[in-house]
Amino acid sequence: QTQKGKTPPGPKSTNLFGGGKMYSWKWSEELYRKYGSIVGFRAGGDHYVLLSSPSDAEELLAKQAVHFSGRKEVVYAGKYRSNNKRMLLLPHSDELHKQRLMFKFLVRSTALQSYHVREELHLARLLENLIDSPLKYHDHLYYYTAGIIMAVTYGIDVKANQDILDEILSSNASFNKDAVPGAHLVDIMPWLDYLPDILSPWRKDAIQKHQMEIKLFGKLANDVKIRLGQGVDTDCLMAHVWSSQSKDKLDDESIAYLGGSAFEAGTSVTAFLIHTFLLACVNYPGMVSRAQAELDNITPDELPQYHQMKQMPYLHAVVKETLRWIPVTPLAFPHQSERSMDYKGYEIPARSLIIPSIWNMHRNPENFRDPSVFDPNRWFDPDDNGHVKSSSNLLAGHWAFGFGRRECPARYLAVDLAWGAIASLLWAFDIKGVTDQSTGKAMNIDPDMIPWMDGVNIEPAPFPISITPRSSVHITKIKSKCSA
Ligand code: HEM
Repeated sequence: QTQKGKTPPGPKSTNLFGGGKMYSWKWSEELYRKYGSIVGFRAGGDHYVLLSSPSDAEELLAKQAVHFSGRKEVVYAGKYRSNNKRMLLLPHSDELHKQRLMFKFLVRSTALQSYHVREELHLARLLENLIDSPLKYHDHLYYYTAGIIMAVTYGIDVKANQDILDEILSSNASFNKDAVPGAHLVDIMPWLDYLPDILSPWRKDAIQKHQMEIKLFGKLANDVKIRLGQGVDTDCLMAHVWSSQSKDKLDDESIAYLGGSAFEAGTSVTAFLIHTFLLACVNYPGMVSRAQAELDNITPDELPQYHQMKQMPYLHAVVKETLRWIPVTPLAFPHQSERSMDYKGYEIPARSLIIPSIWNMHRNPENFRDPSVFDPNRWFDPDDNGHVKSSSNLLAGHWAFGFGRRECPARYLAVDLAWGAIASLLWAFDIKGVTDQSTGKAMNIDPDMIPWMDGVNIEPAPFPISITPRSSVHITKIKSKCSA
């Protein structure tokens, strides 16, 4: 029985995400330990509910998605920086529905198949770059994910568009920070938006960012429209969106932001995931050698290909464990409730912001034994032929892609990209910690001891790592694939 006004237990007020004094995911873990799996608190005038149990998140955000799929209207990042067009920040609305529908094109199974050839070329380039300059591994990861997303979104090659890439990446990085709930004072005190421009330098700043990105996203989208008009065959998301514009009634600015959303939501987070995988390699050499043995058995002489995915159940388990171990979007993105609701004896007021802590779900020993250990064996479960079970899919059993109607619309593409990168890196390189001169052993890098870049998505700061080709035969194969 709900007592009117009995909100979930929690601190009286809190600094959202630890107010920058601690990592956001550690903050969510602390709240869970103190108050349990449903925590309520107020911050900056809003009610928040932090959910740490998958069943509560599924019940509210997925089964009752009709009431829990909104986003808070944000002034800085939403109204001014995005002119209310960016999918991540859109309220539960017709515009959201139309934009998400378009994303379906990006991830329908025939499209995913058609990307494989492009992905394999970009992967070979990633490997070549790592052979040539392994110390710049971080740049190479971005170049790989940006290259492939640029190809599937706009149908262009990153090699010829380096300047655009730099612009998009810097816009990405600043949006990742601007989008963190509460990042700007005006979103905690909305009345600040009534002040005139002279007293609101932040407004000019946000509008300037909007102008820069609409110029950039608009040009990229328009170039595809021009190519379409010239009859050039362009198989990419934007071509599809333009072709169905009259039917789906998305205006030009929405279309520009749709492409921008694919680019920004996809590039960094996928690079972050691969970066986290490299961190696992440094700490778990046994995992690296076991996966390599499996790869060598199936494809000793050629780069792994997507059609071999089912033949390598251990590799499959490595990809799933990468998604679970340190979730790159540890707190997903808050869903706003559209009406008040009684749940498990608590009142969740209308317009509450619900944060599903994927971190807490993935790190709870009740869900995963020894959760801080990177252990693919927890997923390793081949069928009688030693293949991946047809029921086992890379998206099942964890919550890395969020919930309900706001679940990542590109998750099928994302796991494809993750599999391709992880399989190719393991096939091509010995990946381990650098040798500690005093002990002669490879150094471990404790994820709890290194700095992380915090934001909506997270990644470790670059760390010392040794990435060396497994043999000259591997080098030759990679180079020939790149020049083919
Ligand atoms: C490893 C890769 C990825 C992970 C772990 C990931 C995870 C997530 C998560 C947790 C959310 C928020 C879900 C929620 O609110 O409940 C999200 C949203 C989103 N993701 Fe991904 N994502 C990945 C890759 C991608 C890629 C490759 C793209 C695009 C090509 C993409 C596009 C988006 C978009 C547009 C949204 C906003 C959806 C909305 O607000 O309705 N993501 N993603």
